[in-house]
Amino acid sequence: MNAMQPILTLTDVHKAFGETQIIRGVDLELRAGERHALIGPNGAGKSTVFHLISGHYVPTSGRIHFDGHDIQGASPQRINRLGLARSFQITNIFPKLSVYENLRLAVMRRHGVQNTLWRFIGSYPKVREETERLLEQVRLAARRDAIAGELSYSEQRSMEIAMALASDPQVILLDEPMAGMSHEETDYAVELIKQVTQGRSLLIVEHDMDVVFSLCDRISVLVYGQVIATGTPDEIRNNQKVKEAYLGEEVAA
Ligand SMILES: Nc1ncnc2c1ncn2[C@@H]1O[C@H](COP(=O)(O)OP(=O)(O)OP(=O)(O)O)[C@@H](O)[C@H]1O
Repeated sequence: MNAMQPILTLTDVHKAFGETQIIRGVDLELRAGERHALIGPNGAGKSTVFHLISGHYVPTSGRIHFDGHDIQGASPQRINRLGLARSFQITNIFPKLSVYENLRLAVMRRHGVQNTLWRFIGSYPKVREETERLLEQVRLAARRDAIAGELSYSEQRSMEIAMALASDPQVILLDEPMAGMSHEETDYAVELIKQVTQGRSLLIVEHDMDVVFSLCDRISVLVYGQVIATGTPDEIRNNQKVKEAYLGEEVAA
Protein backbone atom coordinates (compact mmCIF):
# COMPACT_ATOMS: atom_id res chain seq x y z
CA MET A 1 0.00 0.00 0.00
CA ASN A 2 1.40 3.33 -1.04
CA ALA A 3 0.63 5.89 1.65
CA MET A 4 -0.70 9.24 0.40
CA GLN A 5 -1.76 7.68 -2.90
CA PRO A 6 -5.50 7.90 -3.41
CA ILE A 7 -7.22 4.53 -3.33
CA LEU A 8 -10.69 5.97 -3.92
CA THR A 9 -11.44 9.10 -5.93
CA LEU A 10 -14.75 10.76 -6.68
CA THR A 11 -14.60 13.29 -9.49
CA ASP A 12 -17.44 15.71 -10.17
CA VAL A 13 -20.05 13.21 -9.02
CA HIS A 14 -23.69 14.22 -9.37
CA LYS A 15 -26.85 12.50 -8.25
CA ALA A 16 -30.36 13.72 -8.91
CA PHE A 17 -33.62 12.12 -7.81
CA GLY A 18 -36.08 13.21 -10.47
CA GLU A 19 -35.64 16.96 -10.77
CA THR A 20 -33.91 17.32 -7.42
CA GLN A 21 -30.14 17.62 -7.46
CA ILE A 22 -28.88 16.08 -4.22
CA ILE A 23 -25.18 15.56 -5.00
CA ARG A 24 -23.92 18.52 -6.99
CA GLY A 25 -20.38 17.82 -8.14
CA VAL A 26 -18.59 16.02 -5.32
CA ASP A 27 -14.81 15.72 -5.46
CA LEU A 28 -13.38 13.49 -2.76
CA GLU A 29 -10.11 11.63 -2.35
CA LEU A 30 -9.47 8.83 0.13
CA ARG A 31 -5.78 8.10 0.57
CA ALA A 32 -4.42 4.61 1.11
CA GLY A 33 -4.13 3.95 4.83
CA GLU A 34 -5.91 7.06 6.08
CA ARG A 35 -8.94 7.43 8.30
CA HIS A 36 -11.17 10.03 6.69
CA ALA A 37 -14.47 11.45 7.94
CA LEU A 38 -17.27 12.85 5.83
CA ILE A 39 -19.19 15.34 7.93
CA GLY A 40 -21.92 17.85 7.21
CA PRO A 41 -25.32 19.04 8.33
CA ASN A 42 -28.41 16.82 8.18
CA GLY A 43 -29.55 16.28 4.64
CA ALA A 44 -26.21 17.38 3.11
CA GLY A 45 -26.03 14.10 1.19
CA LYS A 46 -23.55 12.01 3.21
CA SER A 47 -25.54 8.76 3.07
CA THR A 48 -26.20 9.35 -0.60
CA VAL A 49 -22.44 9.63 -1.23
CA PHE A 50 -21.97 6.30 0.58
CA HIS A 51 -24.72 4.69 -1.54
CA LEU A 52 -22.97 5.97 -4.66
CA ILE A 53 -19.58 4.61 -3.60
CA SER A 54 -20.94 1.21 -2.55
CA GLY A 55 -22.90 0.76 -5.79
CA HIS A 56 -26.38 1.01 -4.28
CA TYR A 57 -27.02 4.19 -6.29
CA VAL A 58 -25.76 4.96 -9.78
CA PRO A 59 -24.40 8.51 -10.23
CA THR A 60 -26.24 10.75 -12.66
CA SER A 61 -22.77 11.80 -13.87
CA GLY A 62 -19.15 11.83 -12.75
CA ARG A 63 -16.50 9.28 -12.04
CA ILE A 64 -15.72 6.99 -9.09
CA HIS A 65 -12.31 5.37 -9.28
CA PHE A 66 -11.32 2.63 -6.85
CA ASP A 67 -7.94 0.89 -6.85
CA GLY A 68 -7.46 1.05 -10.61
CA HIS A 69 -11.11 0.49 -11.55
CA ASP A 70 -13.91 2.80 -12.63
CA ILE A 71 -16.73 1.63 -10.40
CA GLN A 72 -19.54 4.11 -11.09
CA GLY A 73 -22.53 1.97 -12.04
CA ALA A 74 -20.92 -1.31 -10.88
CA SER A 75 -22.99 -3.61 -8.66
CA PRO A 76 -22.49 -3.64 -4.88
CA GLN A 77 -21.29 -7.26 -5.13
CA ARG A 78 -18.61 -6.42 -7.68
CA ILE A 79 -17.45 -3.40 -5.69
CA ASN A 80 -17.23 -5.57 -2.59
CA ARG A 81 -15.22 -8.20 -4.46
CA LEU A 82 -12.80 -5.49 -5.59
CA GLY A 83 -12.08 -4.76 -1.92
CA LEU A 84 -14.52 -2.17 -0.63
CA ALA A 85 -16.80 -3.13 2.27
CA ARG A 86 -19.60 -1.18 3.87
CA SER A 87 -20.93 -1.89 7.29
CA PHE A 88 -24.69 -2.02 7.18
CA GLN A 89 -26.80 -1.85 10.23
CA ILE A 90 -27.72 -5.46 10.74
CA THR A 91 -29.09 -6.10 7.23
CA ASN A 92 -26.89 -9.05 6.35
CA ILE A 93 -26.96 -10.62 9.79
CA PHE A 94 -29.07 -13.69 10.53
CA PRO A 95 -30.64 -12.86 13.89
CA LYS A 96 -31.35 -16.46 14.85
CA LEU A 97 -27.86 -17.78 14.17
CA SER A 98 -25.00 -17.43 16.62
CA VAL A 99 -22.30 -14.80 16.35
CA TYR A 100 -19.83 -17.49 15.25
CA GLU A 101 -22.18 -18.91 12.61
CA ASN A 102 -22.88 -15.48 11.17
CA LEU A 103 -19.22 -14.61 10.91
CA ARG A 104 -18.37 -18.00 9.45
CA LEU A 105 -20.96 -17.48 6.72
CA ALA A 106 -19.45 -14.09 5.93
CA VAL A 107 -15.95 -15.60 5.73
CA MET A 108 -17.24 -18.48 3.59
CA ARG A 109 -18.77 -16.00 1.20
CA ARG A 110 -15.35 -14.50 0.63
CA HIS A 111 -13.87 -17.88 -0.14
CA GLY A 112 -16.78 -18.63 -2.46
CA VAL A 113 -17.38 -21.86 -0.59
CA GLN A 114 -21.08 -21.81 0.03
CA ASN A 115 -21.94 -23.69 -3.15
CA THR A 116 -19.32 -26.33 -3.60
CA LEU A 117 -18.96 -29.10 -1.08
CA TRP A 118 -15.44 -30.08 -2.18
CA ARG A 119 -14.12 -26.59 -2.02
CA PHE A 120 -15.88 -26.15 1.29
CA ILE A 121 -14.17 -29.20 2.79
CA GLY A 122 -10.84 -28.16 1.30
CA SER A 123 -10.86 -24.71 2.81
CA TYR A 124 -12.69 -25.44 6.04
CA PRO A 125 -9.71 -25.09 8.43
CA LYS A 126 -8.91 -21.74 6.84
CA VAL A 127 -12.49 -20.56 7.23
CA ARG A 128 -12.50 -21.61 10.87
CA GLU A 129 -9.17 -19.94 11.52
CA GLU A 130 -10.29 -16.66 9.95
CA THR A 131 -13.61 -16.72 11.79
CA GLU A 132 -11.78 -17.20 15.10
CA ARG A 133 -9.42 -14.35 14.24
CA LEU A 134 -12.32 -12.02 13.47
CA LEU A 135 -14.01 -12.89 16.76
CA GLU A 136 -10.80 -12.02 18.61
CA GLN A 137 -10.28 -8.85 16.61
CA VAL A 138 -13.64 -7.36 17.47
CA ARG A 139 -13.46 -8.78 21.01
CA LEU A 140 -16.50 -10.99 20.68
CA ALA A 141 -14.75 -14.31 21.37
CA ALA A 142 -16.55 -14.68 24.70
CA ARG A 143 -19.87 -14.13 22.92
CA ARG A 144 -19.28 -16.56 20.06
CA ASP A 145 -22.29 -18.75 20.93
CA ALA A 146 -24.67 -15.91 21.68
CA ILE A 147 -27.63 -15.56 19.33
CA ALA A 148 -26.89 -12.59 17.07
CA GLY A 149 -30.34 -11.07 17.55
CA GLU A 150 -29.80 -11.00 21.31
CA LEU A 151 -26.54 -9.08 21.40
CA SER A 152 -26.39 -5.74 23.16
CA TYR A 153 -26.50 -2.67 20.98
CA SER A 154 -22.77 -2.05 21.02
CA GLU A 155 -21.98 -5.75 20.54
CA GLN A 156 -24.15 -5.65 17.42
CA ARG A 157 -22.12 -2.72 16.11
CA SER A 158 -18.91 -4.71 16.74
CA MET A 159 -20.40 -7.61 14.87
CA GLU A 160 -21.32 -5.45 11.90
CA ILE A 161 -17.73 -4.26 11.77
CA ALA A 162 -16.60 -7.90 11.85
CA MET A 163 -18.99 -8.72 8.99
CA ALA A 164 -17.45 -5.91 6.96
CA LEU A 165 -13.93 -7.13 7.80
CA ALA A 166 -14.78 -10.67 6.73
CA SER A 167 -14.19 -9.79 3.09
CA ASP A 168 -10.69 -8.52 4.04
CA PRO A 169 -11.35 -5.16 2.36
CA GLN A 170 -8.82 -2.46 1.55
CA VAL A 171 -11.43 0.20 2.17
CA ILE A 172 -14.12 0.21 4.84
CA LEU A 173 -17.13 2.53 4.85
CA LEU A 174 -18.79 3.03 8.23
CA ASP A 175 -22.07 4.94 8.42
CA GLU A 176 -22.65 6.41 11.89
CA PRO A 177 -21.20 3.47 13.82
CA MET A 178 -21.53 5.28 17.16
CA ALA A 179 -25.18 6.26 16.81
CA GLY A 180 -27.06 5.53 20.02
CA MET A 181 -23.95 4.55 22.01
CA SER A 182 -23.12 5.64 25.54
CA HIS A 183 -19.91 7.55 26.22
CA GLU A 184 -18.10 4.38 27.36
CA GLU A 185 -19.33 2.38 24.40
CA THR A 186 -18.17 5.15 22.07
CA ASP A 187 -14.66 5.21 23.59
CA TYR A 188 -14.50 1.45 23.21
CA ALA A 189 -15.71 1.58 19.59
CA VAL A 190 -13.15 4.29 18.70
CA GLU A 191 -10.32 2.05 19.93
CA LEU A 192 -11.79 -0.93 18.12
CA ILE A 193 -12.09 0.97 14.85
CA LYS A 194 -8.51 2.27 15.16
CA GLN A 195 -7.30 -1.26 15.64
CA VAL A 196 -9.25 -3.03 12.91
CA THR A 197 -8.60 -0.37 10.28
CA GLN A 198 -4.82 -0.60 10.57
CA GLY A 199 -3.40 -1.28 7.14
CA ARG A 200 -6.74 -0.33 5.54
CA SER A 201 -8.44 2.92 4.58
CA LEU A 202 -11.52 4.14 6.39
CA LEU A 203 -14.24 6.51 5.26
CA ILE A 204 -16.66 7.26 8.06
CA VAL A 205 -19.83 9.32 8.43
CA GLU A 206 -20.21 10.29 12.06
CA HIS A 207 -22.11 13.03 13.86
CA ASP A 208 -20.07 12.86 17.08
CA MET A 209 -17.41 15.53 16.53
CA ASP A 210 -15.21 14.25 19.38
CA VAL A 211 -15.04 10.92 17.58
CA VAL A 212 -14.34 12.52 14.22
CA PHE A 213 -11.57 14.75 15.54
CA SER A 214 -9.85 12.06 17.59
CA LEU A 215 -10.16 9.22 15.08
CA CYS A 216 -9.54 10.76 11.69
CA ASP A 217 -6.42 11.90 9.81
CA ARG A 218 -8.48 14.05 7.46
CA ILE A 219 -11.99 15.39 7.25
CA SER A 220 -14.14 16.42 4.30
CA VAL A 221 -17.10 18.72 4.85
CA LEU A 222 -20.15 18.18 2.70
CA VAL A 223 -22.65 21.01 2.50
CA TYR A 224 -25.65 20.95 0.21
CA GLY A 225 -24.25 18.22 -2.03
CA GLN A 226 -20.73 19.64 -2.41
CA VAL A 227 -17.45 19.16 -0.54
CA ILE A 228 -16.56 22.66 0.64
CA ALA A 229 -13.31 21.73 2.42
CA THR A 230 -10.93 18.84 3.04
CA GLY A 231 -8.10 18.89 5.54
CA THR A 232 -6.61 17.73 8.81
CA PRO A 233 -8.72 18.18 11.95
CA ASP A 234 -6.81 21.39 12.73
CA GLU A 235 -7.27 22.75 9.23
CA ILE A 236 -11.00 22.02 9.34
CA ARG A 237 -11.36 23.51 12.80
CA ASN A 238 -9.79 26.74 11.57
CA ASN A 239 -11.36 26.85 8.13
CA GLN A 240 -13.42 30.00 7.79
CA LYS A 241 -15.67 28.57 5.09
CA VAL A 242 -16.50 25.60 7.29
CA LYS A 243 -17.20 27.79 10.30
CA GLU A 244 -19.51 30.01 8.31
CA ALA A 245 -21.25 27.30 6.36
CA TYR A 246 -21.83 24.82 9.07
CA LEU A 247 -20.06 23.97 12.26
CA GLY A 248 -19.55 27.28 13.95
CA GLU A 249 -19.29 26.69 17.67
CA GLU A 250 -18.84 22.94 17.40
CA VAL A 251 -15.58 23.19 15.46
CA ALA A 252 -14.37 26.17 17.39
CA ALA A 253 -15.02 24.34 20.67
N1 LIG B 1 -33.95 7.88 -2.81
C1 LIG B 1 -34.16 9.18 -2.63
N2 LIG B 1 -35.12 9.85 -3.33
C2 LIG B 1 -35.33 11.17 -3.16
N3 LIG B 1 -34.63 11.92 -2.31
C3 LIG B 1 -33.66 11.34 -1.59
C4 LIG B 1 -33.38 9.94 -1.70
N4 LIG B 1 -32.36 9.63 -0.85
C5 LIG B 1 -32.04 10.79 -0.23
N5 LIG B 1 -32.81 11.80 -0.67
C6 LIG B 1 -32.75 13.21 -0.21
O1 LIG B 1 -31.41 13.62 -0.34
C7 LIG B 1 -31.04 14.52 0.69
C8 LIG B 1 -29.78 14.03 1.33
O2 LIG B 1 -30.02 12.85 2.08
P1 LIG B 1 -28.88 12.03 2.80
O3 LIG B 1 -29.57 10.95 3.61
O4 LIG B 1 -27.85 11.59 1.83
O5 LIG B 1 -28.28 13.13 3.77
P2 LIG B 1 -27.30 12.95 5.01
O6 LIG B 1 -26.24 13.99 4.88
O7 LIG B 1 -26.83 11.53 5.09
O8 LIG B 1 -28.28 13.30 6.21
P3 LIG B 1 -28.28 12.82 7.75
O9 LIG B 1 -27.09 13.44 8.39
O10 LIG B 1 -29.57 13.41 8.25
O11 LIG B 1 -28.27 11.31 7.75
C9 LIG B 1 -32.23 14.59 1.64
O12 LIG B 1 -32.93 15.77 1.36
C10 LIG B 1 -33.07 13.38 1.26
O13 LIG B 1 -34.43 13.63 1.46
